[in-house]
Amino acid sequence: MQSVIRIGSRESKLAVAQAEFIRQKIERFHPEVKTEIITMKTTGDRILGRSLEQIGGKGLFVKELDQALLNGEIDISVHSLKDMPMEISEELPILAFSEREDPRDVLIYRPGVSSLPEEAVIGTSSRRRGIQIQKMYPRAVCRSIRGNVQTRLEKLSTEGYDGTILAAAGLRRLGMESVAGRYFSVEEMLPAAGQGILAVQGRKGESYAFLEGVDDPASRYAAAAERQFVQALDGGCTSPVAAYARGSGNELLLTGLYYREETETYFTDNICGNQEEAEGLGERLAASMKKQAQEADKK
Ligand SMILES: NCc1[nH]cc(CCC(=O)O)c1CC(=O)O
Repeated sequence: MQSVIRIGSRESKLAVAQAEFIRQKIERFHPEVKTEIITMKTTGDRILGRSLEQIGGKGLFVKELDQALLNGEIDISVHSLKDMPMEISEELPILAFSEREDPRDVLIYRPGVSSLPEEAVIGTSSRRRGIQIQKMYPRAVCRSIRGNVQTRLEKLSTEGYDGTILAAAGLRRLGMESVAGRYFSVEEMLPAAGQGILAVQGRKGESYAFLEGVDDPASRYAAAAERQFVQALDGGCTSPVAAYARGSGNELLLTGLYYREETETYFTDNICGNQEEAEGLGERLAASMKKQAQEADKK
């Protein structure tokens, strides 16, 4: 490993703030370690005109950083866990999960207003957010909006949306909580798997002693349960899913949401168990919800 640890990040302000957060953690636990942040543009950042599903999904935000890790141009990379594909190359394991920032989603109103009109136009490209907002605001319509947090907030005023939905974690990391209009509870809007958690990725088989102290076991368990749930439902692709796990002592409570395209309905359910069996909880909740959905289809 180099004498200066090179931390790879996307170029957006949020990505850099996230990398900075990890860098400070490393330096707090290992004051002797020197770090620098190296930013790069990813395909996902370049192509804004089309939906992520059209251009190939989540992997587009990590591909360039994966390559830089494999080439040895950087030593670790930092990502929002929720942007990471479900299948991760064995060569580039996640070495640490940060403590979780606020997992909730937030509604942001068009500047100057503090509520939504009856037939509000909501800027969101996330079907997970779209189907859940419909429950609270049945007459609202969702229109796609893309770009980083700053771009989306600008588009809110210039492109005629009444509101948009962002992750509280991102706003907080950018020091922009003041734009928040309404915080949805996790029950009102179940977050995306991994929302609020940062993942530190590195190369297999290398020593990463400087990451000691960075990993948060509670996040690791929650991430395992949430991501296994999503993976078991194959929701990494296009069908909306959401998952949120919270710990209490050694127990983990996992809530999942699963959308059924056939009937245009969604299901939510919970499972509770020992944190050590986090992945099993994700697997079991997914199986039981699939079954419930199939039974509902028959009716
Ligand atoms: N898809 C973009 C993205 N990826 C991670 C976050 C926020 C930070 C997080 O969830 O950890 C955001 C912005 C948003 O959804 O508002």
